[in-house]
Amino acid sequence: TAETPEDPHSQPRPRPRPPVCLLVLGMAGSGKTTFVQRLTGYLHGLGSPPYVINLDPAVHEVPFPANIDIRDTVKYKEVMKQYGLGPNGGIVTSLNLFATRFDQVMKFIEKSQNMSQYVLIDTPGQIEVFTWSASGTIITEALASSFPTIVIYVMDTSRSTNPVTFMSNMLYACSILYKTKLPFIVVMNKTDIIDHSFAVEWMQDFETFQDALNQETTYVSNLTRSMSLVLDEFYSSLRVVGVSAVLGTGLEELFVQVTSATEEYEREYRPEYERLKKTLAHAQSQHQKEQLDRLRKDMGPVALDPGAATDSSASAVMPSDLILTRGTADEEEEDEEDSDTDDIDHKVTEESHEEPAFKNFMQESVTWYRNRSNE
Ligand SMILES: Nc1nc2c(ncn2[C@@H]2O[C@H](COP(=O)(O)OP(=O)(O)OP(=O)(O)O)[C@@H](O)[C@H]2O)c(=O)[nH]1
Repeated sequence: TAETPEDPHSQPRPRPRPPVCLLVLGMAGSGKTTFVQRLTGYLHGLGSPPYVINLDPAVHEVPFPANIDIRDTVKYKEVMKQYGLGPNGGIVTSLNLFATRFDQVMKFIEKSQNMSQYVLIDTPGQIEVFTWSASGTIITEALASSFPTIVIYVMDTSRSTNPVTFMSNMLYACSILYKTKLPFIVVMNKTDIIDHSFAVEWMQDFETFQDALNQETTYVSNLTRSMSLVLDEFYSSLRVVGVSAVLGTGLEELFVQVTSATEEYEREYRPEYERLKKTLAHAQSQHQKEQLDRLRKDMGPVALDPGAATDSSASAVMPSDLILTRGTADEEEEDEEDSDTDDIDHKVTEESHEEPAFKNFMQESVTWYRNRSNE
């Protein structure tokens, strides 16, 4: 579309840049949702409203205006009922179903990029649902291969005053850093209850942490002593910010760190993702037909459109307009009023549903990457 010429008398407006995705992870109760809510308000206050995505299917209430809410697409209680799952299985399966349509979310984010400088993503309460699942990986990689993406690890400072608990939390943070391979910021939340300076001191001064550990006599502390040596390197390059999501303090400092992490993404991660994208597209186009044949054999007549599946350049199942957005300027997509569970084929088992769904996602991704690289 043609761009309107800029009014020479108006304030110079910064060129639209790709939005920075802030992927908010953290243990249950660490304050992720409150943090996203606070961040949303803060950015609105700066005249830079973020694009907000809720990926927690089990949350009762989303206290911020979400542009995309997984609950509009998949009702996790319905998923539990249909597949005979418990709450955790229901949440995992809901996220899996959603991940199969994440290409649509990517399109919405792309459309939003002239309006929003930041995309905030709230994740399920149970951290492992996202960090140790295929869907979490798919979503993270989809985001990180297109936009600067930063992991924000929210931790409850008030529950980390014990050195062994603190160490466990840091080990978890470290494992996520190595798993996502993305720029990383630790947000020490709830600083209205206790200032995070004790934790910063433990991270900067090995002796202080050892002193704290000396109060502990369990065998765990011996392990922690050894582990703290290992973590020293992790700490040395770690970005840490103390925040109170309830009071809204620490957010200026957070955005200083976000800017630095974005630069790190552009410098170190983007070239790697570009390379991976090319390798992935190449490898997948070679194996696609073979994989589809095998999948069709496994799945029998379920879910795949037999005509479309043989054409490696077309997607087996075209994405429906399933992902509903809220409060955006997008026209047609928003008008859809599909049922929340339209994407669930109730006749098939959970496993048989997921497999073709992921297959479709991968296939659509390849087509999408290919189209992009041809642009
Ligand atoms: N004092 C204090 N409490 C907070 C802060 N941030 C969150 N909380 C409280 O911590 C509890 C958990 O907050 P949530 O935002 O629901 O945490 P969550 O990580 O999204 O939890 P899940 O719903 O399990 O994903 C709530 O009672 C919040 O009010 C904070 O900065 N200070």
